[in-house]
Amino acid sequence: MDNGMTTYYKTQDPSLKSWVKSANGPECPFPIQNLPYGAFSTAANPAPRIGVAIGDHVLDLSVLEKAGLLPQSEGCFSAPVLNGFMGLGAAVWSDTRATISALLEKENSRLRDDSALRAGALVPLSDVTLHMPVQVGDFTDFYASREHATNVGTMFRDPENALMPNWLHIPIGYNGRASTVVVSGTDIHRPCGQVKAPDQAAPSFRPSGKLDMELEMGALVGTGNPLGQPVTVEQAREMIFGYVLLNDWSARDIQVWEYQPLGPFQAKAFATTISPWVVTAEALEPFRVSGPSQDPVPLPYLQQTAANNYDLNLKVTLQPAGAASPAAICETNFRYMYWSSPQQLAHHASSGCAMRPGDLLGSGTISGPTPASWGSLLELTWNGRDPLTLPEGQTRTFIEDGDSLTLTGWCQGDGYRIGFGEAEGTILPPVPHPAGG
Ligand SMILES: O=C(O)/C=C/C(=O)CC(=O)CC(=O)O
Ligand SMILES: [Ca+2]
Ligand SMILES: [Mg+2]
Repeated sequence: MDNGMTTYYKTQDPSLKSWVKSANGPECPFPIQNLPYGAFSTAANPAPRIGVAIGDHVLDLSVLEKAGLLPQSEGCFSAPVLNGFMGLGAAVWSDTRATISALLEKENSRLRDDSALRAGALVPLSDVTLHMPVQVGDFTDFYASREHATNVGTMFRDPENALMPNWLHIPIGYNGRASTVVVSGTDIHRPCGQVKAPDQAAPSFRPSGKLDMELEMGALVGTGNPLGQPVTVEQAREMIFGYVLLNDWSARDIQVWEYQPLGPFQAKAFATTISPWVVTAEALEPFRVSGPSQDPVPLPYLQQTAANNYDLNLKVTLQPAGAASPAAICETNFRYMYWSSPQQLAHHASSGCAMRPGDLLGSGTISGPTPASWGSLLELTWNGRDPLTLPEGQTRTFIEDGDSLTLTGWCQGDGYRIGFGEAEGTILPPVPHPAGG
């Protein structure tokens, strides 16, 4: 196998083309430079297994593994989730990516001209069901966009002191619920919970009237750290296997009543939607950029010596039930985050907390400098004060039953795109509580 540097540059080369012709268009989300991993099944073979997206197909890596073409992966691609492969470590990730890239490269005849193997290994995307790509071990959600934290602090607390005094010193986070992380396409019931408006004398239990989305990225931990052993920011970057789109559904009326003093609880525990394709950190290497300058300078354990943000375009659409088309409600970029994902991971491990393959770190809501780049309806409608009017005439303050929300994202390369696919969820009416209202 090539050494690390050669492997790295070869799989990123903008001029690479695949014999899978649909992968070669300038706006195809899944060109040969991307090769995102996902878990999929088909009607003919309903057992979930691992593949990579290439053009409008999925390459079934379990088939290639059984044919002896992926000697590095130790059988992990026949598993229903990526955790095993992620645990093999960065050298194996890189070698495997180089092998898959070579097998799909235009001039490589090994798979291209083996019609029997190709027929078994290349499945149209339209024929597959996509599943959760990883078994999420622990889910942590951060609060790392300065614009988002300023907006929420202004609305929920004190406009004069919108950022809490700790915010510029420490990546704020809370431990979330891995059990409610779901894959794109999973319908979500509107949650019920305890709410109390300031003018109400007592709380009541009822369906959330302020159901919101949060546009985030999710970083998936690939290799962990042993209990008691912290890591540097740069080590943390190398522990991250890849990224997914993430919608941290949030019930704002439940949140404002319950969150003090321990932070969000049931308001964010009912569902978190992720995209099914894990775009590897290696595919994102050409898009690394520096984030905003950090003043005050963080403590040494949080200092970064490299660019750890990504130039990654993000968009959210909302489609009401019965609407002809989705309406864009937010456009932003992952590069705006104040605290980078490697800094968040280094902070998470700083106490000695062990991180494991399959742990998921929500970046925090990604809000940029302009109102159109704010990543939640709470901000876009200023807590319902300024309703949005959609192109087909509907108005929205928060999400209504039947609304479908879709997150998309891509990095723009030289003649190609690294796409993330989508993270979609549709809101269904609440499930009645067995104890009654
Ligand atoms: O400021 C607060 O009280 C809470 C803000 C959030 O909504 C928390 C959150 O999920 C963090 C984020 O996504 O940035
Ligand atoms: Ca969040
Ligand atoms: Mg959530």
